[in-house]
Amino acid sequence: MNILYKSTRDKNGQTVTASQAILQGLSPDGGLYVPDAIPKFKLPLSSLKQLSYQELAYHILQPFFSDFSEQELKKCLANAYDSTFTTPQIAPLTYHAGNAYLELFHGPTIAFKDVALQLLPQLMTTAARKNKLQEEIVILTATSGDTGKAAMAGFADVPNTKIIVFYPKDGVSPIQERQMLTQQGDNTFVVGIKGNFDDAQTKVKQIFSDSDLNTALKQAGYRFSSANSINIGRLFPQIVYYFYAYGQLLAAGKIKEGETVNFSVPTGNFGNILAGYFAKKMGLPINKLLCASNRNNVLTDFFNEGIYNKNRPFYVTSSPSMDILVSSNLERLLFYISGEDPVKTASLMAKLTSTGKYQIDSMMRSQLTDFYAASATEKQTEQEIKRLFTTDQTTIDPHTAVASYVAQKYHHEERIDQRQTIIVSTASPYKFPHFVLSALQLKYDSQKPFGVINALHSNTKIPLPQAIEELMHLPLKHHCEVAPAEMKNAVKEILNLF
Ligand SMILES: N[C@@H](CCOP(=O)(O)O)C(=O)O
Repeated sequence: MNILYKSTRDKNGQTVTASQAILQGLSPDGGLYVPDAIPKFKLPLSSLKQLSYQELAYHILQPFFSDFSEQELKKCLANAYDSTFTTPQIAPLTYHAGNAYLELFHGPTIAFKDVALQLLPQLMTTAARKNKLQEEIVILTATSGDTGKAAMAGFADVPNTKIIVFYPKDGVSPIQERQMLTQQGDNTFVVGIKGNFDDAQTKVKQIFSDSDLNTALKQAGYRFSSANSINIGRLFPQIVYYFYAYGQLLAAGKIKEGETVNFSVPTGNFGNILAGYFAKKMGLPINKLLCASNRNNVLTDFFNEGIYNKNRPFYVTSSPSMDILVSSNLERLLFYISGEDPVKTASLMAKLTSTGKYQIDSMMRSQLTDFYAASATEKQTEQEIKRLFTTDQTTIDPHTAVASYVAQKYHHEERIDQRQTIIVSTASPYKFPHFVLSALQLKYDSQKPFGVINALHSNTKIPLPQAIEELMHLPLKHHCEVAPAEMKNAVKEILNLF
């Protein structure tokens, strides 16, 4: 199977190879790349019990990245999924208070983004070689907390690359910020913006398609790419852990082969849950994908009312990776539920840009039955953290708590659904110690440096991850702050394009 990629907005049938789509990141017309066919998972489901994470990743990703040779892809996977993860399972499933939690935070930056961002640099450099790329790749990334650090950890000191990360100065947790500001590597650059994640992401997309800047970039020997989930090299590696979770349930005898399960996914930019949607389309027996939002519940309203409306207050919450009102990957879902119609997709996206909202028609709405959507308030998030701690001595982070709360809500409303619901656990509680301790009504000494970390450690007994230990020693290296309108100039300055 030779899969090619087209833009969600392109009606002329132009295609690129997987390696070209990875290098490009975003399609030049502003749309997102989608495969021209979705491959079926060819192995029997029972094989999921035996395959290692790397082996499974090969079987899932090979058809998507069909212009990579077997040797190239296997090498990328072996380099990505090695001892930088603290468990050889990469994505272990654990059981708490009657539910399964898919732990995706055992990578170097203790968030789920590591699973794809340890692989993306491998794919990107291989793609550059295959396409005989002359230019140096500049990765532009917008982050609301997790992607930025994970992307820098993946790309730090990777030859022929530079990475520039923009994050909302007042919109990430203090630990997330410190993780980014202490990032080592001569090719990493971090810029705080006086705005929110949507401002950062919108500007990054504009910079991608800025023709003057692209000309200057080319003359200086650079080209842009992306480490956000708009890039297929970021998105598709996330499909693997849905299959891997299913295999672990099978191996533990919790389900029978072919039995359907639900996944509850903390959702912001819609990449993680979209990977679950692809897994379902590939044949994984998924009943519902639970789209779990925080107070920024634009997606909850979209799924329940068929109207996407970003004209609403933007809240900074305890789960900053989900503080997003423009969810990029929803465009890919619109493409599929419109019957792969690029004209309809482009017109909805144009409406979003011009008015901040759009409404889908009844035909498209009828295609949303794969999803259930709900949101958690800050209070409900706190209570869920407390519930797990009290009933199961387990400490979860606020993003996981939102997904866990939504799973409870779903089963309360749909009592008839006795299926297993796997809660996608996206970050370590050490990234959000202030909120977790306050949810548990535990005190810490704010006068002591890292008193909050030590208090979380002594109260929960969770071993200190290396990612946190190193924060206590590394100096702050990045100090740049700009207004969103200055982001283009910041890029020019970093790349010496003036
Ligand atoms: N949740 C994100 C926002 C960017 O999402 P991505 O999946 O497109 O990288 C973050 O942590 O930065």
